[in-house]
Amino acid sequence: MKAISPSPGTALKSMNRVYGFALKNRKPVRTDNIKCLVNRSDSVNSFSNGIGSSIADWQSNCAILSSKVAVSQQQETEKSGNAEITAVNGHRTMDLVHVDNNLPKPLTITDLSPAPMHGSLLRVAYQGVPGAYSEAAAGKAYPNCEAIPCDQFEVAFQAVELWIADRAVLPVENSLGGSIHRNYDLLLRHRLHIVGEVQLPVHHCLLALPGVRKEYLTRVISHPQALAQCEQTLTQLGLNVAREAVDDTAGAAEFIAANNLRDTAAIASARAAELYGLQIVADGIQDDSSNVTRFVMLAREPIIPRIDRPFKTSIVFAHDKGTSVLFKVLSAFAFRNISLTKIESRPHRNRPIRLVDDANVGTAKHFEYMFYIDFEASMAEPRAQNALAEVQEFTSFLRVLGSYPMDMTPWIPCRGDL
Ligand SMILES: O=C(O)C(=O)C[C@]1(C(=O)O)C=C[C@@H](O)C=C1
Repeated sequence: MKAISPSPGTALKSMNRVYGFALKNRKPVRTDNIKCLVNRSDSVNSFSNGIGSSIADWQSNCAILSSKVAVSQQQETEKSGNAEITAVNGHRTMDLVHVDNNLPKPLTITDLSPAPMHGSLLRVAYQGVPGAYSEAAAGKAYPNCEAIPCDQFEVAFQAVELWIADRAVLPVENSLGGSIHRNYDLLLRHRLHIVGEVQLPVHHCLLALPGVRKEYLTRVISHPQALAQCEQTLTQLGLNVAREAVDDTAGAAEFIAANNLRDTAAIASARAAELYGLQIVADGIQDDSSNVTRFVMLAREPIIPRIDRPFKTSIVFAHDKGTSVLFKVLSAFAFRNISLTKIESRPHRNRPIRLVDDANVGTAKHFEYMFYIDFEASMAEPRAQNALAEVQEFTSFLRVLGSYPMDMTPWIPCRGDL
């Protein structure tokens, strides 16, 4: 089998030529654009499956971590034209029967470093419009990147999968509002890898059209997370008005400006106020001054884990015996002194309920879960590899979502962040 790696340069250039409009005019990438891309992107898809040999090594090192589900997928092959696509450890690689000597060179480790692979700006997809916190997170993670707005998180994932973007930035949890559950589900549904994290201090403002006073307001609109993070402060400000959820904070500001709404305020960043010509009615309205949202960065390929700086690893697992294995899984980390930084459970969508029949008393209905865990260790460390080898014994499904450097930036919450 000869692995043919993509030339990101070629793929992205051809994407640029065909879909440049979506990138140049900075309009959000929308679901319908993506649908039309899917129809027209056969050649792009055929580029997007190869991996360099070093990555293959890393993936085979991690083979032990793959789920039993993924193992069964390994045998799955699929014919497409003259190419045979084989699923290996959950990653699709490509066998080309006919090898053309003019084909681009395989990617090497250096191509997979955070620098743009195609010689131009790194393109980072985010959900929302300019002025959204996700845009600020993209800028913090990749200074000087080209941030690409998308109308939904799903679209941001697809933008990376279809080579329109190099990375996606995804909020996963907030210190006040908690986990952003839908995004955990998306991490599982898609095959992108977590390659980094950023923690962004989130400083909310109440924005309205110039001249509008607090007393005129009948409605506050924003992203549900932003509404949750400002709940108490809004009440303290006497704003017992209707709250309405919209897709993103900056989109709320844009909506007020575009529709000249004098009875509505938005919770958004100071940058959104500037961009959409709104005034700041109240500043710093988050319920806790050290309000932080954690974002993860996603890429088509994993990064090579290292041990020369603090790393975090994110996994997801399930077990067909329900929650009874949770203690065993947690002890695999505890025995090795590996700290967990996060544990989250989500409904097991493929098998949400497990029925246990007892002829005498009836049927117990247990809910089934997918468990997400973040732990403080790099997959390059034997203790992490051993812990996961042990976890695999207890689980019916296990996937490493990514092993990536921890955000260790000093804590300086300030408005200048946004
Ligand atoms: O609406 C935005 O501006 C976003 O970037 C989304 C989002 C979120 O999903 O949590 C990001 C950070 C804040 O916590 C509020 C909203």
